[in-house]
Amino acid sequence: MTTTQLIQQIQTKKSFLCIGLDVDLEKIPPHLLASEDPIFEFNKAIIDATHDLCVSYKPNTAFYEAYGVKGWMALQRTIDYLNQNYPEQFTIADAKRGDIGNTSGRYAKAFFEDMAFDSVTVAPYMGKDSVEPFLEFEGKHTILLALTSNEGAFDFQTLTCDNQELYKKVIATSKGWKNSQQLMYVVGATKAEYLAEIRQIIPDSFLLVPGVGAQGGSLEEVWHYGKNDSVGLLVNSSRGIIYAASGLDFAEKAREEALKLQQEMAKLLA
Ligand SMILES: O=c1ccn([C@@H]2O[C@H](COP(=O)(O)O)[C@@H](O)[C@H]2O)c(=O)[nH]1
Repeated sequence: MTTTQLIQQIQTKKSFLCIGLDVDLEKIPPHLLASEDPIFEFNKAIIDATHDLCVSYKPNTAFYEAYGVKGWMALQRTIDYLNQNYPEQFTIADAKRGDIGNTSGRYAKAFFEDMAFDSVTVAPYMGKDSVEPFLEFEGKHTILLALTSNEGAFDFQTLTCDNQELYKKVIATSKGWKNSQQLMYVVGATKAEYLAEIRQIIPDSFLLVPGVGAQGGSLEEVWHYGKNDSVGLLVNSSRGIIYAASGLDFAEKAREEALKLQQEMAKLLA
């Protein structure tokens, strides 16, 4: 999916919501555990109930890898289901990969070609040659971790390096990489006030902003500091939506939570 198509979806749906599909078998409704593939059945119900309220879905691969082969198969079924039934959704494999070049190339092939995700999250720590193999895939997006939502972000990301904070150096340097127009960046909603300075470095790039909902980030602040002329934001909530209830009405309740965020977004977009 191109960013132009993503922007059109945001305008049509009046939403820049990304729903995180972080499936934990200990948290999903117990009645689903009797099915052959509870992870997929849970995702399918959540997707069917919320697809008109969001523009993106983000399975975090850790929640699938945790269940071995069965988890990977559920992830494959989930991305296939999205691509077949809701191709207008921007799909994100939140895998936080990155390795020496030839290995990164294999990760990119796995997520872009084999699983056909639109994008994958990548850690920048190993530098240019670890990220450029992802950027070689035309029409796909690489979402670079810039300033993350967790407390540990202050351990390294905000340290000064060459007279600027490391996360700013990562963002500024990455602009010089081949096919950098295919980059997006992760910035945590819990650090919304940092978005103003980040926007000075990358005024036009899309930002994936996790941390609204369970982590307490403010949607209004993210909007205030982070929006650009074409919105430029994908705001993610996972637990706050998908675990709204654990009874037979779980998907309905998830929809109610997604609707609350979408309605707030529609007001901001008006
Ligand atoms: O800085 C980051 C980067 C990634 N994440 C991921 O986003 C979701 C957030 O889930 P919630 O349940 O809405 O807190 C999850 O998959 C994280 O691994 C992040 O939170 N912060």
